[in-house]
Amino acid sequence: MQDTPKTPLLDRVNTPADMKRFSDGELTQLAHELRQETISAVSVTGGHLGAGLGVVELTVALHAVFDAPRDKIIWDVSHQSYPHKILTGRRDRIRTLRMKDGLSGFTKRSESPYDPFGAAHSSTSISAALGFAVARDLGGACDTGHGDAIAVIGDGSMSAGMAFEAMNNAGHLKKRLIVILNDNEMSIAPPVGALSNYLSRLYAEAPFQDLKAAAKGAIGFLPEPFREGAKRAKEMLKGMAVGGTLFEELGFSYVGPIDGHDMDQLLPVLRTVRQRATGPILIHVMTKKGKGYAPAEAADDKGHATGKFNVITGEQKKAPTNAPSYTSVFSDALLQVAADDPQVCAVTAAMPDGTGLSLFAERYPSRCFDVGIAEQHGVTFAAGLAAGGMKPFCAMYSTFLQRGYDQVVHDVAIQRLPVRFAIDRAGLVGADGATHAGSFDIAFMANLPGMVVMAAADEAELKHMVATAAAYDDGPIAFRYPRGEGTGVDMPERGEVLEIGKGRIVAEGARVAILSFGTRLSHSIEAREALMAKGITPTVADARFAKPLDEDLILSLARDHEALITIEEGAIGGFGSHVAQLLAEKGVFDTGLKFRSMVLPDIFIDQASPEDMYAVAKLSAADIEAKVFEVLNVTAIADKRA
Ligand SMILES: Cc1ncc(C[n+]2csc(CCOP(=O)(O)OP(=O)(O)O)c2C)c(N)n1
Ligand SMILES: CC(=O)[C@@H](O)[C@H](O)COP(=O)(O)O
Ligand SMILES: [Mg+2]
Repeated sequence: MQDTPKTPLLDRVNTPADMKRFSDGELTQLAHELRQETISAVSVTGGHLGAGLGVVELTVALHAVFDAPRDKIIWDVSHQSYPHKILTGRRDRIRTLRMKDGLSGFTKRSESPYDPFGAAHSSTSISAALGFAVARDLGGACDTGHGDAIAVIGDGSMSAGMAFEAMNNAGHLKKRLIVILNDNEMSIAPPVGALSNYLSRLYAEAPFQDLKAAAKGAIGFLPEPFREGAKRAKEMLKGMAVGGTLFEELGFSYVGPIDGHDMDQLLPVLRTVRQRATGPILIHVMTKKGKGYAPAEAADDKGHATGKFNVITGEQKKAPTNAPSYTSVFSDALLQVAADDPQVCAVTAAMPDGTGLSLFAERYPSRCFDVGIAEQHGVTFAAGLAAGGMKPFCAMYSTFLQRGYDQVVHDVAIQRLPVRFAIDRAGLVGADGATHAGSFDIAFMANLPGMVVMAAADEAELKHMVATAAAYDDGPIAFRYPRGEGTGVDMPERGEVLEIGKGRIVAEGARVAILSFGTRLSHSIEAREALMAKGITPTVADARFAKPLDEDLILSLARDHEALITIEEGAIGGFGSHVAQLLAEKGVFDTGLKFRSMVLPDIFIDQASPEDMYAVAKLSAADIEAKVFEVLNVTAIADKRA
């Protein structure tokens, strides 16, 4: 048990109203205590540490100056919102972060009136804040009233097209809107791209920016301590032609860069902006991810996400592993196919470590592309690579691929371009909850004409699927695999190229067949073993493909069994629906086959351990067993034998 920090000022704050009378000195002390409390809480829960530590002063300053929940503070991604949660009535539950029935790791409208907008995918905050600003001006009815709309967005998230779409619109509408660019020169990995270089230049050339701000009239936004210098600068600039920042060109006033850890800069700038802003304004704040906690500051990812840890040593508690992770198997398998084929290349959207592409980037730097948080571009870029004769693997989490869906349809599928989609984090992911669940990819990929869709049942199958995708040039192909470790099967030296559209029987049985698509196969086998002890021996098969379906396998299972059950870690409308469609078309139901399809329920499942989430989804081995009894209508026999 680790000591909780002493926090005398923080103890007096239940909501932001409690800090309104604090002096600036006390606010600085409050920030210090808030940082210690954040570290202490995350040491117990694990989670997103570095981003929150970087915005501690900004969080205190925003809540001191603005009047939430009337003023809407919208955190982009919202992985940095733990300090905000502590200040807004949730401190008593902060050590339940990301746990079942606990606080979400992200902002959530249903959790608090201080969370005006939910997030977890990036780059949505400016659009949402602009919506609030327009609703305010049009007299929209809002439970918490209407005040300022403030988007806090990181430099990584600013690289996404959506952020620029929002700024383009905001610059045109000219509504009072405050955007705070939290520039810590980090995404999850160091940020990439021209925008990142541009921001670094603004930062590196800070004195020049002061001159420019003065020249453009932004002097009115600068508080007294800065104003004198700026006035002198303005004098110096007379007669000089000075271009605006990118943000000014988009119609925003620009203030900054300022030191986001210095309350003596943050408070006066925010107060002045609050008093004076009339249209859209961007405040450029420089911060340090992981600030104030040495192990986070020293880490490569600046403490982006961490397991539970010892506060003194920074040592993280790691669960023992029994098998390689799916991500690492994908990574190794891709290296193998790339060694044989110089046209194999890879695309990630700001997730080089998460997708396992960092090793590929090290080995083949000229063939690996981190496009930044830009899934839409990443997909179309991969389409272009494919059209140009390369063999791109577009490695994305299922949940983030959602953002590039039109590009999957319009740029890849319609043109039948051989982009290989490596869909990681498919299925329920645990602590990140509903926003990160990979629930929909089977449905949204398998409904596209010409798309081949595979799911790996275990890590050896994943290796085969990477080899299959590398060898397949006739059109787009996707393979999905979950977060976490494999099942511990023996690994083949090399992946084998699978026959497209062919599944496999794993265990022969009678009366009922369980046809699994993906990693529920091991649970199906577990259920089979339990059922055998009760007198029922199901056939278990691994479909491997949701598209094209193995029609021969499915129809023979239907013919040879009284009942057929499909199972998948995906939402309704996926593999089971395609099987049902086939059976209906072939008239199989007309002759009395009993059919059930086990899919994720039609709800968004809150964060919990993956096992708990699958229990909610009723996709555990025990649920499969129960489904077999139900479909065979043999509960009485089961009860007698049990
Ligand atoms: C659309 C989307 N793609 C990828 C991610 C994964 N992701 C979460 S945080 C993050 C980095 C964000 O960087 P930045 O906005 O600079 O915030 P920081 O962590 O540096 O505070 C990424 C890539 C995401 N949440 N949403
Ligand atoms: C906030 C965010 O989107 C990422 O940090 C995400 O939480 C990473 O998930 P993994 O831990 O599965 O890589
Ligand atoms: Mg950043």
